[in-house]
Amino acid sequence: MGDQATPPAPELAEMAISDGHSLKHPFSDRAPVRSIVCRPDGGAGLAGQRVRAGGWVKTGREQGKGSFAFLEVNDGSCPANLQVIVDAGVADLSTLVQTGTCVLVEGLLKVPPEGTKQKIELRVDKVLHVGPTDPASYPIPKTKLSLEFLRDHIHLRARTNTISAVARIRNALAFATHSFFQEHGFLYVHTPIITTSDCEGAGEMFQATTLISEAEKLEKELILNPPPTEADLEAAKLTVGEKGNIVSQLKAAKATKEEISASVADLKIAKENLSRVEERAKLKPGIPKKDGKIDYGQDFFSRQAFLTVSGQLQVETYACAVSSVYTFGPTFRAEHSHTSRHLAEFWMVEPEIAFADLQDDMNCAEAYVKYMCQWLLNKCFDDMELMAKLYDKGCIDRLRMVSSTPFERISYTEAVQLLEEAVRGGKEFEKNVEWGIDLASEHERYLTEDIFRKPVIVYNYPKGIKAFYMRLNDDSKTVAAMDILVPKVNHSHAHFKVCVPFCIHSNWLCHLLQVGELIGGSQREERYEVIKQRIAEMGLPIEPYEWYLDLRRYGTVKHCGFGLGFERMILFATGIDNIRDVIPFPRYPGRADL
Ligand SMILES: NC(=O)C[C@H](N)C(=O)O
Repeated sequence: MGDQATPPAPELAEMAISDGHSLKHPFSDRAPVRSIVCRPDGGAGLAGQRVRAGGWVKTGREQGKGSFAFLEVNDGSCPANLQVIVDAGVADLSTLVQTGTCVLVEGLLKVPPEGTKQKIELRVDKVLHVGPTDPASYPIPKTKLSLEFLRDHIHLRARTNTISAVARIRNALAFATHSFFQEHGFLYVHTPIITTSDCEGAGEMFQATTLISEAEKLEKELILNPPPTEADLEAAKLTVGEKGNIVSQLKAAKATKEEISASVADLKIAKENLSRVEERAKLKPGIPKKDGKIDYGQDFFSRQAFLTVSGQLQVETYACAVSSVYTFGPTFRAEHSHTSRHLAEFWMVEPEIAFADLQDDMNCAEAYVKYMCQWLLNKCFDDMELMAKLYDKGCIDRLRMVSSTPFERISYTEAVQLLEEAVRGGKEFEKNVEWGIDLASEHERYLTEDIFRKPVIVYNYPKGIKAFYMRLNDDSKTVAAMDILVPKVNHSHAHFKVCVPFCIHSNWLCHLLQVGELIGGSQREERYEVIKQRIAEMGLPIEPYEWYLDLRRYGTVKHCGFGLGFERMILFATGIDNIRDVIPFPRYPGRADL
């Protein structure tokens, strides 16, 4: 400012501090906020460095009678904000202080005055960009907003502390997933989204078939097979004329019957050709309509196709060739579930291991879940602290417990016996307990929360409640399937925000996490005759599974695998209640926009 000549621009700091966070973003000329404040010393050691930082204003206020503005700026690189001081004259302070405004600023890092929480702040002398926000209409003000409200502002909700923390946790869990399987020698296989196979045989598939309109069909046809020109039409007419003449001449010359009929046949062909040419000459691209509506024609895939419910069947083809594989992608279920645990589009991690049985499957699943919990403790501790503060006091302890405690393993039959004992002891369940039932959420909770108080793997389920591909056990009644159930209640850490002070029953003081089944898996039926029989028993058509049967016809091998519901893992880790809040763009009945 002022008349003096501007001094040469001071160099921006680029140093990589000992913890590896460089003050220079690799592909942008600003320092991520994380690289400034998320350091063991809170950034204090950076005092005197010149940096450029950008982000969105969380809170801002003018101070010292408008002589400077005080901003908390967040760029989503970490949960912490950067404290920014801008003097009047450097920029229009009234715009800067609005929540939601985007700023790119430059200045010197300084240690703030005694008594402030932050260990470092940025004193700005250059404002390079301001993206203003109208406070009257901005839907994400600084007041605490409910997650439900934010679901109606999906495009802006990543600006909140919670949703950006969830995004980082989700990212970390995805990275942990690849890291775990890659470290253990698994190959990542991309399985298809569009398929004709219903893996679960439950008929919950979304139709993926795109119908081609008559108009599109015509357009395509005209490109491949263009209509005849005027000259083609003339030529076809001439040919008919010529052939007609030849027939008349032959008749006049009293030619043999055979000669005449051969020429008549030629004339017929020429006439048919002419009428085809005339028909094609009439073809024009356009949208044929029936009763004012577009006339849709034939299926794109020439048979019904769907969005996949699981990559399992396809990934098995790779397991039966390259041994240890996993797929990780979106899956779809057209269930009309309005619960906080179901999504129409969710992500699944599905490993598949050849030469391995149910025990190996359980070992892999347990190791994987433990690995993810430890990963979050190591790499996302600050975000987990935020979750503990906002949603679930016990979430960090739960991660510690899961990563260090062996999971309980009980057979389905033992689980039913335990539940029956509980009923005899006076415990009431809404759904009757008897061998053969699908365990309900109340039963699963009782096992994980009241009896074992840790994750429980239940294995060897009755065949009648499980999918056709699961291996039939020697008892011919059960299949080699397993589910990992996780506790939803954290006994050691009551979550007081959701309780009423006068409730004394311990469960009232607990945070209820709606997670349930985190993993479902099985040893696969590798015996050709047995699986064929199972498909028939379950009333499934054999034809769509012929390729799957080939894996058993040619070089069959024992193998197993499981599926982990990725969003359920995030619910379990964070303590967030609703699955719609842990996926960036939730899809559920009535919701597919954005
Ligand atoms: N890969 C798996 O075992 C998961 C199983 N197909 C499911 O969708 O539940």
